[in-house]
Amino acid sequence: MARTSYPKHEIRILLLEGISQNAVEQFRAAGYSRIDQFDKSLPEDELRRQVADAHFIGIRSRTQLTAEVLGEARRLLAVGCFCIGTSQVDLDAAERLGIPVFNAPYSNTRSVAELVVAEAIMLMRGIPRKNAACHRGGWEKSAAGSHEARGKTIGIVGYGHIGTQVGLIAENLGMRVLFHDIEAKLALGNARPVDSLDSLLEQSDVVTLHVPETPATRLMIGEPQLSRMRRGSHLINASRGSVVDIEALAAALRSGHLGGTAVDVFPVEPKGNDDVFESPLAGIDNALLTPHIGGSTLEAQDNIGLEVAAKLVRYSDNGSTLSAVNFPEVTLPEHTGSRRLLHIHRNVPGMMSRVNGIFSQRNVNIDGQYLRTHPEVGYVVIDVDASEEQATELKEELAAIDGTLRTRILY
Ligand SMILES: NC(=O)C1=CN([C@@H]2O[C@H](COP(=O)(O)OP(=O)(O)OC[C@H]3O[C@@H](n4cnc5c(N)ncnc54)[C@H](O)[C@@H]3O)[C@@H](O)[C@H]2O)C=CC1
Ligand SMILES: O=C(O)C(=O)COP(=O)(O)O
Repeated sequence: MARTSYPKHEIRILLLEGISQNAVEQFRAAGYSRIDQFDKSLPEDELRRQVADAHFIGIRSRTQLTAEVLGEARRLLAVGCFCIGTSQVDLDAAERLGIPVFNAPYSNTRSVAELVVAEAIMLMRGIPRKNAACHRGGWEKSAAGSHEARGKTIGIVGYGHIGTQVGLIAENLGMRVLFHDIEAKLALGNARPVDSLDSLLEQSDVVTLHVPETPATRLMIGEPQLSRMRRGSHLINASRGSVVDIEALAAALRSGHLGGTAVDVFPVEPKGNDDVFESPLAGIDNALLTPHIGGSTLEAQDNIGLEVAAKLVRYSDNGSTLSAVNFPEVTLPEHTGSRRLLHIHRNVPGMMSRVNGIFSQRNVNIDGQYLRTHPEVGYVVIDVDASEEQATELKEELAAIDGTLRTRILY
């Protein structure tokens, strides 16, 4: 097993929110044994305590890694979001601290898309309300308000990985597919772009949201947008709870303007399965509520576990930041036969001449050098022909350069 700057058994990996055992097995197979697991997200004070001596942390969508929490994680080398969304991490703060953040951009895409299309069918048949009535002894056998999906229009807001999958499956059911995105996107199948959100809302029988959480998507569906939707149409939100004004949605359902809704994500979600869920939508029969399980299939979770753990192991063992979401991406070959020095620094003028000056002064031969920069942060990896002792001294000299954020040696 390759040695890194720390003995692997001292590297502490903290996994929160019930991350798949596949991840644990992947870490163990790579020689990492100090793994602490929790099945829920932690209260902030406990989170601060736990991150203080963690080298890697794995989270899902619930754990908020704010600048303050990251600031206390002095040993943290990298963050793994074992999910798609990364808005729960202050990505800029992490970058400024020299901490790359990785995620699994596609592993649960299909799971979300399948759920959403199933919900679209359920909503168009009025199933949430009929189901609720049956549970109370009711019997609403009627075709009133029930429709086939075939020939109806689905409007997709955010035509990215999930949105395009939803569009393809919906089209196979015979639905007409419209989409709205802020970027120009290749329309798949017969899907058609619509130039404004309002126009999409006015034309759709079902609207489904697949945008990330950003300042621009915050409350993008409020009372004005809901009132533009067709009377009796349906809204699906499996994106983020912040995207929809949930009180306005509850009012639109109660007034009968909307036919139904399926909501998987909420402005406030319980930290774990033992906590109480409260929502203005609770008790509304035509609201199909799910506990943020769009990506919670065994297939998706197993794949995510493998994918994100592999990215963290690769960064730990090899230094590669390929596919980091917030960080200069460096792809690295194996470094057998040389010592590898990693230097993460503030991207200020003169940094590389100071870095390279250390090697020329000591007359150390550089076998390979890999540099990538972002406006604020630079990441340089230097493979050197040096003894372990020399490499340790070089690392100390690199660490002393003003503007250095993190240094590491891989033996
Ligand atoms: N319910 C669940 O369990 C899950 C929820 N998600 C959520 O779904 C979101 C989308 O996932 P992906 O499709 O993989 O992301 P993606 O990045 O592939 O697609 C997002 C699309 O939204 C577009 N977009 C961004 N801002 C927009 C705006 N203001 N108006 C219109 N379009 C806008 C982007 O240009 C992009 O095409 C994630 O960010 C995450 O929040 C993801 C996985 C599981
Ligand atoms: O992948 C995402 O962004 C999700 O929302 C899924 O989050 P989860 O891993 O189920 O907490």
